[in-house]
Amino acid sequence: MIESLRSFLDRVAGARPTAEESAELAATLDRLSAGLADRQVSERERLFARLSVQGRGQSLTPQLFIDEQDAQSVTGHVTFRPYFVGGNGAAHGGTIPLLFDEALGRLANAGGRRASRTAYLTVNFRSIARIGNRLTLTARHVKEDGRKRVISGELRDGDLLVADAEGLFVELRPGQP
Ligand SMILES: CCCCCCCCCCCCCC(=O)SCCNC(=O)CCNC(=O)[C@H](O)C(C)(C)COP(=O)(O)OP(=O)(O)OC[C@H]1O[C@@H](n2cnc3c(N)ncnc32)[C@H](O)[C@@H]1OP(=O)(O)O
Repeated sequence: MIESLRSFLDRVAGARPTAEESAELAATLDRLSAGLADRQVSERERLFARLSVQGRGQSLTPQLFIDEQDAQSVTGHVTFRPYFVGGNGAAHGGTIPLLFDEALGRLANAGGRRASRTAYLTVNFRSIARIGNRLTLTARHVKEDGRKRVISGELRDGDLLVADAEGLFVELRPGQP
């Protein structure tokens, strides 16, 4: 279902329907929304954004496929699909921090560590992330100091550095929201 949603968003991003077709699509979407109105549940019970599913089972972030992961590092790949276009065939600038937050955040919490939250995330944009290209993401633990975990990451298109990032993740205290 989520993959169908992603495909639909890609098609919407790439299409130019007529006014009549747009109205017809809007009516279909409204009908689908109404069908889920009495199926609303708590966050824990939802299918959307489940950690156990590749790509987290949601359509918000670019889908990251993990190739290798241990407690210290992670390697994965990602393809920015048409929905994520910012302009001129490049991914929207905001989608790259989104991807890093997801990847670095996962690593910060991997290896049996207690849950942490992003305190800061610094991203350097080195070259455009081309829509449709398969990019490689790597991330690693840089240092740990008490509750503070520093994680760095890189996104590459072949040998070309697309972006790099550093994040501070602070371990939550018991009961901290
Ligand atoms: C929650 C996770 C669920 C698991 C899912 C996993 C996969 C999910 C994948 C997706 C993942 C997505 C993840 C997301 O997107 S998480 C969503 C985005 N992030 C947030 O919403 C976080 C909002 N902020 C907070 O909740 C608090 O500020 C936190 C918890 C971060 C710290 O507040 P807390 O009251 O707890 O701690 P403290 O203030 O005593 O600070 C402690 C230490 O840290 C240092 N410090 C703090 N901030 C900064 C800073 N900006 N620069 C430099 N240093 C900073 C501070 O100086 C101190 O150092 P020291 O004096 O001790 O040396």
